[in-house]
Parts: sequence; structure tokens; C-alpha cells
Amino acid sequence: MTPAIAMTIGGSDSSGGAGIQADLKTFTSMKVYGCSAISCVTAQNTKGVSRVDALSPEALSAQISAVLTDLPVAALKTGMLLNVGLIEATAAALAALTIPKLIDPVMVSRAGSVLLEPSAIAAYRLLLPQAELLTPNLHEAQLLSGVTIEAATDLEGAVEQAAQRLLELGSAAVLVKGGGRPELRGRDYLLQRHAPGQWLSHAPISTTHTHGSGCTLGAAITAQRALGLSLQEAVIEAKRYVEGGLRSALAIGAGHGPLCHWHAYGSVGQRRAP
Ligand SMILES: Nc1ncnc2c1ncn2[C@@H]1O[C@H](COP(=O)(O)OP(=O)(O)O)[C@@H](O)[C@H]1O
Ligand SMILES: Cc1ncc(COP(=O)(O)OP(=O)(O)O)c(N)n1
Repeated sequence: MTPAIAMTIGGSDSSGGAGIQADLKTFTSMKVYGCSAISCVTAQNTKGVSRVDALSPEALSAQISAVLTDLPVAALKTGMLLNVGLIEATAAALAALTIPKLIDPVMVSRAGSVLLEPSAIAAYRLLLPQAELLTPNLHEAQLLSGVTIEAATDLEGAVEQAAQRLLELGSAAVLVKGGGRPELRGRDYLLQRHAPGQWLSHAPISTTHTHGSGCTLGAAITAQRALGLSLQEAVIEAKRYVEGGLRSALAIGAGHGPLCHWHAYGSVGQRRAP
């Protein structure tokens, strides 16, 4: 059996709900073989992040190289990259690779923990031209685009304007995630080059247990791209997976628990011939 293979490059979350752990759980539940390269290790639980230790850029590059020189990775995603050196190492290691790449520009967790050094925001511009899909949340979209979203009176209009600006930074498509605001929960805006933008929506889910929802969405899109779905099909399928995970979210820990990665899920994703 030769499974589809997906890779994640990002940080470890000791509580298991976000980061590399969430990505690998998502890949597995979609029957995609998962491999990883770790940028940093967080001491984290459902209440927040208490410590972050970065690996060296050389250690990250070596992991990426070890995987890519051996395994036929069909799609990959990046998550928490923490600092300029790790972003630069990732951009260099992936530059010649033509598979679908999803860039999740992780900056701050919903609980308010800082996951990217402020001086590193500009460095993302190096990585964005390589992206098939950029997946910022509202806060990240505002910081990367310069468009005011969080204080906007016309929230949807601001999101659409920010997505347009973000495309100009070089990614082929942008998905702005709406989970950070009650009015937009479950609603994400997809804008692809040369196509009209579209709001993709499911009902908002009343839960505080949303830890890892952004990572899980990105990993599910990556898995579905590895299985051969088109980008739009992959986003729709990934949203279906996250919706189910949030409906069965796990009330564990004293803070924001994780969504459930093993909820009953029937994937439409079939491996397609390359
Ligand atoms: N309470 C909720 N109800 C429905 N969907 C949600 C809810 N919270 C988050 N989502 C969805 O989860 C995904 C991740 O979004 P978001 O939480 O904004 O990302 P991040 O975790 O990167 O901040 C998006 O598809 C968003 O619409
Ligand atoms: C190690 C690590 N990577 C990414 C995140 C952010 O996860 P996300 O899915 O955006 O969910 P919240 O943390 O906002 O709930 C993280 N926390 N840790």
C-alpha cells in the first residue's frame, strides 16, 4: 500500500490540541500518512503557553531535508515558525518544491499567547510567494495586510479588502478564517487568483473548546490536497471536518479544550491519479 503523504512544519503543543500534534491527528483521521519538522517546542496547556524553546534554523532545515529527500510528500503546511531565522530556513528549504503548500501565519493563540516574535511578521513576505493557500485568522489578516478588520464597522467588507491585499503579497489563494469574531464564526472567505471570492459557511457552534481549530483546518486542507481534491473542494471538506470536531469538542483541561479529531467522519477525499 502506498498512502498519500502530507507534511507539517511547525511547533509542538504539549497539550496535544494544536500545532504538530493536531496536524498529525488530522492527517491520520483522513487516512493520509503524516510526517513533520519541528520549529520549536511550546510548554502549553488549555490555558495558554508558559514557555517556548526554539530549535536552530539548521536543525529545522535538516529535518525538512531528511523528509523531502526520502518521502514523496504530496502536500505540506507550515504552522508556528516563531522567528525570522526559522521563517528564512523554511523558505529556503521549500523554494524548489512545487507541491501544494499551505502557509498558516500563526501569530497569537485565541487565548492570547504570542506565537510569533513581532519582528518576524515582515519575514512572512519571503514565504508567501510560495504559498498555494495562505490561511490567516482575522488578527493575522489585519497585521499582514494593513487593513483594519477588528475595529471595522463593515466586517465582511474589511475581510474581503484584506484578502485582496494579501493576494498581492504573492500567494495563489487566501482563506481568511472568521473564528475570532462571533458574527463570523464558521464563516471563512476564500479568494483565489482570477476567480470571484466566496464566503464558505457552516453554522456557528456554541463552545469554548476551540483550541487547535485553525491548525486542524489547515491540516485537513493539506490532507485533502494530498489526496487529490481541488483547492476549493479541499477547503469545503476541511470545513466539514472542523465543524464535526467542534460539535464533539472535548471539555478537557481548565481552559479552552481541543476539538475532537476522531469524530465520525466520512471523507469524500479519494486519492486521485497524479
Ligand atoms: N465557534 C465556532 N463555530 C463555528 N466555527 C468555528 C468556531 N470557531 C472557529 N471556527 C472555525 O474554525 C476554523 C478556524 O478558525 P479560527 O479560530 O479563526 O482560526 P485560528 O485558530 O487560526 O485562530 C474556521 O473555519 C472557523 O470558521
Ligand atoms: C504549537 C502551536 N502552534 C499553533 C498554535 C495555534 O493554534 P490554533 O489552531 O490557531 O488554535 P488556538 O491556539 O488559537 O486555539 C498553537 N496554539 N500552538
